[in-house]
Amino acid sequence: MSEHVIELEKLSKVYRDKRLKPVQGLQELSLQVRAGEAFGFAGPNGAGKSTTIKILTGILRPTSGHARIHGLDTTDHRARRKLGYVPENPYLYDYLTPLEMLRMGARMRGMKGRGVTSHCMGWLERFGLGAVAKKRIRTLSKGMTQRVALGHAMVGNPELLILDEPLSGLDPIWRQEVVETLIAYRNQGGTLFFSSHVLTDVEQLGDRFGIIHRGRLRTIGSPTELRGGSNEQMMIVSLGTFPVPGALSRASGGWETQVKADALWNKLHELEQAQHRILEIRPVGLRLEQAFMRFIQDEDLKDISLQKAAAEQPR
Ligand SMILES: Nc1ncnc2c1ncn2[C@@H]1O[C@H](COP(=O)(O)OP(=O)(O)OP(=O)(O)O)[C@@H](O)[C@H]1O
Repeated sequence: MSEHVIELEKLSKVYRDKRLKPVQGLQELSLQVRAGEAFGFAGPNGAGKSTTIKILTGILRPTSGHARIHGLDTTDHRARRKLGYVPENPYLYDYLTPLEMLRMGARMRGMKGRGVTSHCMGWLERFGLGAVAKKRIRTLSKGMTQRVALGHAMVGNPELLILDEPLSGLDPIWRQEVVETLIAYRNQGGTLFFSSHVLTDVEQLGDRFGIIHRGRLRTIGSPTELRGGSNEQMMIVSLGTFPVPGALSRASGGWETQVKADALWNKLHELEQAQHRILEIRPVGLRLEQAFMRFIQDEDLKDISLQKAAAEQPR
């Protein structure tokens, strides 16, 4: 059995447009996701995120390369046995109620007996749907329908959750609630693979992010690595009578000391020796979203210069 829950190996997908001209959806994409990891797949519109997810969930076949879940090719239905999946625009049987939908999900996962209804109600209440559990899905708002789809994916206790833009359609309060539910799922040992083109909400959720652009994987790293690794700067705010080297006094009182992340502990020790009281420690500078935008722009420039170089080649 493979130690990786997800393995993508040189995965490529070529679509055909209306005139049957090839459209490259994915190009030789390779990555692995370990058990218990939360992996975020980030990229702008049309980057290839949904294509990857559709191949992983067996909806599409790759043109070449392999996608495996627990070592099984995703064209094999057994690969999806312990999988929970929410597509970007979930289609639910809208004449059913949320409770019926979740009971169906639980039964599909082999759950039986009296406990099933209360298990399903537990998930509906967790997603704020207790009061509408017996209303038809067609009468619910978009955000509520999205939460029913999440409940449907969670109710079967999946070992792997694949979510395409899980927070789209949710208001800020529910975005935070869903992020917390997903963090709890990961902390209990679940593996998570999710896509997003907006990183602000999911920054706290991913252990690693892969950045995809125009069908090619451009980089993979932890949020800290993508923000600039050990060059990340930290700000320490402290109160004390005597300054320490590098500390600037603040108009509102106390001191601000900016250090590289890898020098943080030494500086804290220095401040402690100088009898400072630490009020706050926070990262300074780039958020993941900004790092991502800068990365995509740099890659665009690289793509443009490669295209120019190719065009200038003598034929
Ligand atoms: N059925 C299809 N036929 C032709 N081209 C397609 C098809 N599906 C996707 N594509 C193309 O493949 C590329 C990748 O699309 P994909 O939907 O995977 O991107 P995405 O990253 O999920 O984008 P979004 O964030 O907008 O959902 C795009 O150029 C898209 O136009």
